[in-house]
Amino acid sequence: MPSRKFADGEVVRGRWPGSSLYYEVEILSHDSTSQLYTVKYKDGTELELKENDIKPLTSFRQRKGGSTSSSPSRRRGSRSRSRSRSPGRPPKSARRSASASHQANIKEARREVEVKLTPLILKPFGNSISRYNGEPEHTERNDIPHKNTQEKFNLSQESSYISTQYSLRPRREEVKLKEIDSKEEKFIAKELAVRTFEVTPIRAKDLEFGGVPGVFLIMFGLPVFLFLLLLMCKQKDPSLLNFPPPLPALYELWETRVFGVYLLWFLIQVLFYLLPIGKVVEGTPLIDGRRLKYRLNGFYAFILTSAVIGTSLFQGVEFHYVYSHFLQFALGATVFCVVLSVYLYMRSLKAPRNDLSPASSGNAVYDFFIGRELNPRIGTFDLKYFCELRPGLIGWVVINLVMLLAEMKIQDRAIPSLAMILVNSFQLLYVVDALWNEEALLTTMDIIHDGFGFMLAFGDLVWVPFIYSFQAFYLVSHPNEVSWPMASLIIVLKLCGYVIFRGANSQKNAFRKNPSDPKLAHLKTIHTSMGKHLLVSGWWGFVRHPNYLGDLIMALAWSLPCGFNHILPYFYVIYFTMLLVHREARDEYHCKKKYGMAWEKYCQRVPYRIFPYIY
Ligand SMILES: NC(=O)C1=CN([C@@H]2O[C@H](COP(=O)(O)OP(=O)(O)OC[C@H]3O[C@@H](n4cnc5c(N)ncnc54)[C@H](OP(=O)(O)O)[C@@H]3O)[C@@H](O)[C@H]2O)C=CC1
Ligand SMILES: CC(C)=CCC[C@@H](C)[C@H]1CC=C2C3=C(CC[C@@]21C)[C@@]1(C)CC[C@H](O)C(C)(C)[C@@H]1CC3
Repeated sequence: MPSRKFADGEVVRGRWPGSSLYYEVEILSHDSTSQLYTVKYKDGTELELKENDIKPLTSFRQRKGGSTSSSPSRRRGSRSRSRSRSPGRPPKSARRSASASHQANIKEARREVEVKLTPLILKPFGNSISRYNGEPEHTERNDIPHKNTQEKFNLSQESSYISTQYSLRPRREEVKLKEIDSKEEKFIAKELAVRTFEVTPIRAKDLEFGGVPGVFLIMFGLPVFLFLLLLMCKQKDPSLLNFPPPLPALYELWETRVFGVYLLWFLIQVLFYLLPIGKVVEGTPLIDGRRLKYRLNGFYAFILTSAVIGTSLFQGVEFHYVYSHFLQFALGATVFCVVLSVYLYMRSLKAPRNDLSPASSGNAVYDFFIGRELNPRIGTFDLKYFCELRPGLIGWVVINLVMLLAEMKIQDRAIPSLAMILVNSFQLLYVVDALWNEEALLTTMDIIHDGFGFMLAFGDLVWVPFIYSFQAFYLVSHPNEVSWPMASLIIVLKLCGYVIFRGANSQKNAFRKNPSDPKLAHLKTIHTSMGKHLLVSGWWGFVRHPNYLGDLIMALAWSLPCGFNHILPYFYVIYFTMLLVHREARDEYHCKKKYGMAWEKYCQRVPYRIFPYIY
């Protein structure tokens, strides 16, 4: 077994990727297979480094003392030292006075290379997830980052010297700087992207959703909870104080015919997805710089589905079958999702490393849940992208329609209740909006960060259609008369929520697509050392997740038509608040990692996360 040179907990110097600078790091662990050390920099950044990129502290002390090291950085250092009148070079006395370790290091860097900084420009829509960034250059600019802007390396600021987004080079090479810049930026971007991805597997303490026990509980708990909720809702008095009805035996719930109908539905959606209609767009850059292509035809799929449903209704197809076998459909979808998740996990074992999701951890249970592969595809068929918007989301609207028809049948109504109309039209607007703005999905956490595993498969294919249609399901057996004034208030609430949700999402998407869009010129931004900017005015200056706020207001408007007799129809609002608060925390964690100080500055400027003056 190969031996390791450095022990856990040892404080050494680690080379910062892409540069010849060494910083004080602590050894956290060592992987004997890959022969990589996980190290922690003083700012908290964790990376994996090769043994060659790590030096004992003593070797630096020696060098400072004037030993003749033959390391490349040292050689460069000697050359730059010869230019004694360099303005960037500190006086000798200052150099000698350095005592704190990183100060010494800064001075070392000053002696070694007199550097120029070139902000690394990343394409808009960059999704390179786990890159660390330090201090923003400056704030409140409305322009896109300037290419080739050269700045003096300000070594007095602790965080600036570790910014990965700057390329460091000796001054003597200044002549060809511009030429080199573009090549080097591309190279470093790629290098860093690959390196940081390769080098930052999530360690046990970083696992989200409560780690392995948490995801285990979610995977078993959610399906059970789903059936309990549906059974409770079917009761005459769906009070929480009533004992939940016992779960029926599996054989009572399983119906092969139902499963067949479900498969047929799924295949029809696959067919619509494959139709060569609609624009093809590129997704955000992947870790290796590739951009996947996506066809935007979700809205067409919705129109075609509506035509199929309309024709079937006209032909007398009995849609009540879906209502009377609702639990069986839910079980069919759950079984399908489990099979799909197993398939996804198995195929991910053969996936190249670059195709793995940054959320994956190496733990089988956790990865089965969060998804190992980021964008599993069969040819050009993108499984995650397809499942996120098609069978479940469009299925939700169809189920709502089924509930509307069931209400009319069961309650013997000539027309649906106002409450049912409100719920149906609100949620129809939400789904149509998602399909109309399909491209925006490409920048969501689900597509960029999370893999495709049980979580999204279950969320997309079971949770969305069978839980998000809960209000309509509730109204079938628990009618609620809504007065027109009350309906008007609810409509106003829904519209307020929608304006915030759509306004925020569109503003961010437009900005990420084209940061110099003249329509956004009035907005203030913070520049980050990633090269990207963060909006600090407009919707994104109101709270840090205005889109979540809008979504939650809409969720409340979907529940209000069910009245106040029971808490059950408000389950969606409660669950959704928990989901978005947790999601916000996850996003915050990733943004902090990505944008470092710039993100902290943004948090100071916009202190509330979702609810103004509350949270
Ligand atoms: N109905 C449902 O069940 C669910 C709905 N949703 C909805 O999906 C939508 C997308 O949500 P989600 O993917 O979680 O997150 P967001 O769309 O809010 O995206 C978060 C990302 O936006 C960027 N960002 C954050 N702050 C700023 C800023 N100030 N200026 C510019 N860019 C910023 C960052 O990425 P970067 O800088 O890299 O671009 C960040 O990672 C939301 O509307 C949400 O409500 C979400 C989950 C469930
Ligand atoms: C633990 C558990 C139950 C997880 C499942 C979460 C999923 C239900 C949600 C995760 C992100 C989602 C999004 C939408 C639906 C719900 C899930 C899948 C979304 C498609 C709804 C419509 C929006 O306009 C949207 C496209 C922005 C949104 C994207 C995220």
